[in-house]
Amino acid sequence: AIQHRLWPEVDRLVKQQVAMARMGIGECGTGWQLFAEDGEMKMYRREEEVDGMVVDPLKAVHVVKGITGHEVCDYFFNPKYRYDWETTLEHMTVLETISDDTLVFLQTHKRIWPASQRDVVFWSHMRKLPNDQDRDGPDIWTVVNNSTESPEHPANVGKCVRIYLTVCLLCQTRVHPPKDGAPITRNNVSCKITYCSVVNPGGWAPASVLRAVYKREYPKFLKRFTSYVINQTKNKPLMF
Ligand SMILES: O=S(=O)(CCO)c1ccc(-c2ccc(C3CCCC3)c([C@@H]3C[C@@H]3c3ccccn3)c2)cc1
Repeated sequence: AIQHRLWPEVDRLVKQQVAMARMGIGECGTGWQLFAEDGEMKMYRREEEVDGMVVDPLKAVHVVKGITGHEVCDYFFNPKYRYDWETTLEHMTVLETISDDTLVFLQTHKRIWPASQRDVVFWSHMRKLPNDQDRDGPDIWTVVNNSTESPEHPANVGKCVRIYLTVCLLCQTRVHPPKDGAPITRNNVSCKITYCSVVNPGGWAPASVLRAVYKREYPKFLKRFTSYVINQTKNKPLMF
């Protein structure tokens, strides 16, 4: 395949982020606190500050019945669905289509009082990975989003403070074949979703406000996104 200008960085980040996402919370170092739980969804964060700014890493694990990892990643990656599930999004533009699995986005997010409005420029890459633990199991799918520069959209020029993020959505499909050898339906599949994110707010914002925003928005985001995928796929054929 022809390599594009971001390929070396994309390949390095994907390998690094997938390795971390696959580690159990116990192996990810110390200091992870479970801060939200809802059924199968467990959300952990670590309290971390860089230059006095809250950058709390987040790791969420969720198991959702009836959808596959390919479907979850497709609805997360594809810009045409984003306004449907990303509630804090004010505006989104695809700045560059580098390849069919690598896009560069500019997003502005709704202002969260009293912090000033934020924007972000990031590349987004979707990839299928071989399931090296279970050779004949379904493939693993991932989307990695990582902040990048855009000469046409320099940081902190307009009203928005530029944030910096690294996000990894890792999806492992599980098939529970029916006893009687019947064809696989949505009742026989589930998806283990691991969502890791580190968001640097870019400019100062009160730690208490940011932590309250993270605590409120992340559980809402993951539940809303997964419900959206369940609804969009329920009458469609399975996509592995
Ligand atoms: O997974 S993605 O790549 C999906 C593509 O959209 C992504 C996720 C989250 C963000 C994001 C951007 C800004 C902010 C804050 C920071 C200071 C003021 C605004 C937040 C805070 C964490 C809270 C938040 C969490 C989840 C969803 C939305 N809001 C998050 C951006 C992209």
